[in-house]
Amino acid sequence: MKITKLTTYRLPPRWMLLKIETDEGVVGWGEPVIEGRARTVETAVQEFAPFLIGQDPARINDLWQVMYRGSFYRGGAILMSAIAGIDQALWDIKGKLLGVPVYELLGGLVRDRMKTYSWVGGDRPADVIADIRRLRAGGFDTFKMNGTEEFGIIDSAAAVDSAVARIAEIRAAFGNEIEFGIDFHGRVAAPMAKVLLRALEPYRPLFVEEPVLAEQAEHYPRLAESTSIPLAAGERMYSRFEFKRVFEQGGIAIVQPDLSHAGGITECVKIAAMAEAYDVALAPHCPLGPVALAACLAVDFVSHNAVLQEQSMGIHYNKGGELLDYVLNKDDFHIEGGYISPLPKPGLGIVIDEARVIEASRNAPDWRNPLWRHADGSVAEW
Ligand SMILES: O=C(O)[C@H](O)[C@@H](O)[C@@H](O)[C@H](O)CO
Ligand SMILES: [Mg+2]
Repeated sequence: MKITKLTTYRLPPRWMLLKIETDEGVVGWGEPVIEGRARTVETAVQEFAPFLIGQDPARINDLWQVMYRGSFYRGGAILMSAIAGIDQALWDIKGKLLGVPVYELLGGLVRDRMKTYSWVGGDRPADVIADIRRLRAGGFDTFKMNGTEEFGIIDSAAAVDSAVARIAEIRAAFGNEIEFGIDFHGRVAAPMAKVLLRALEPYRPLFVEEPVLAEQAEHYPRLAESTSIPLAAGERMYSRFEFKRVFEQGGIAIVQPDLSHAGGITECVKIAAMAEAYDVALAPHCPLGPVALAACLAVDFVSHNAVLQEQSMGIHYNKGGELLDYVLNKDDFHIEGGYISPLPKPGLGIVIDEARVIEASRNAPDWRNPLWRHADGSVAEW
């Protein structure tokens, strides 16, 4: 079998799908995208096309190594997202060819269902209580929200109190009938992370995510020493070679590789196994579309240490497009009591509504994340 064509479709709300065709008619789908840089990743995918066309899609490991090691300059958000989407599509082809779901190719299920969580509160998490109430009625009991808005390198007691008051309100409203992660989103600098973690301690969040920016990873061990709150990170780390330093230094209790940013299934299965060796939990990051989620689930269902799966249904980014808009097998993504079952169909388990994809790709937005500034006019981390 040979790869014959790569076609990319940039889509609302801020996604991109990749279709890989073969000379035997088997088609694979991937989701190579960095939120806010879809066109850049699209160019990176197209730069791989001349090499990939004519190759045997079954040789996923070799194709991965060539795409990674064949470029002198390697790694990083753009290239690893391009490789991720191509890798997802190759696994989709292999599973479809053999008539089995990808998780069967990876050794079979380690669990019967996977726990998911739902975002609440949006960019400026004001009233999350109503969101939580609505989603609890739908069966969710685990949530994630942003911890702050703009936050200074050194900020005021009032800013800390405002962030903590919202969390106190949630615990007061729901007690320990729900769990929630708090995403610092890299908005909090190292000096204030310790202050905020200590102030949040009494409310026992399930985890705090990106307590500092990924480029400040050396602070993780010290921050972990200062709190009992499990720290999570990984959405802005793009390969085993970045995660290994975090495993070695310690401090992170939950790693959150993104299946569309960290080299795809081939790479994230290895990251998951490394995490397990360090007794670190896996909770793949996925604020994206259905192919990314299906790829996450393929890894979740073969990883003993997978504990939580992010999914983007109703997330504040999904303006103009929702998680299941582009799939025909919507029921396979059914979430019951906050759990999702293994996708039963061959490959990644998705049936793409190609007509809908082609139609929607005609006016894809160039989504950009907001640019935030502090009161003094300096750039604030979003
Ligand atoms: O945890 C999450 O989902 C992420 O922090 C998410 O908010 C960002 O990755 C966003 O998608 C970037 O544009
Ligand atoms: Mg996050």
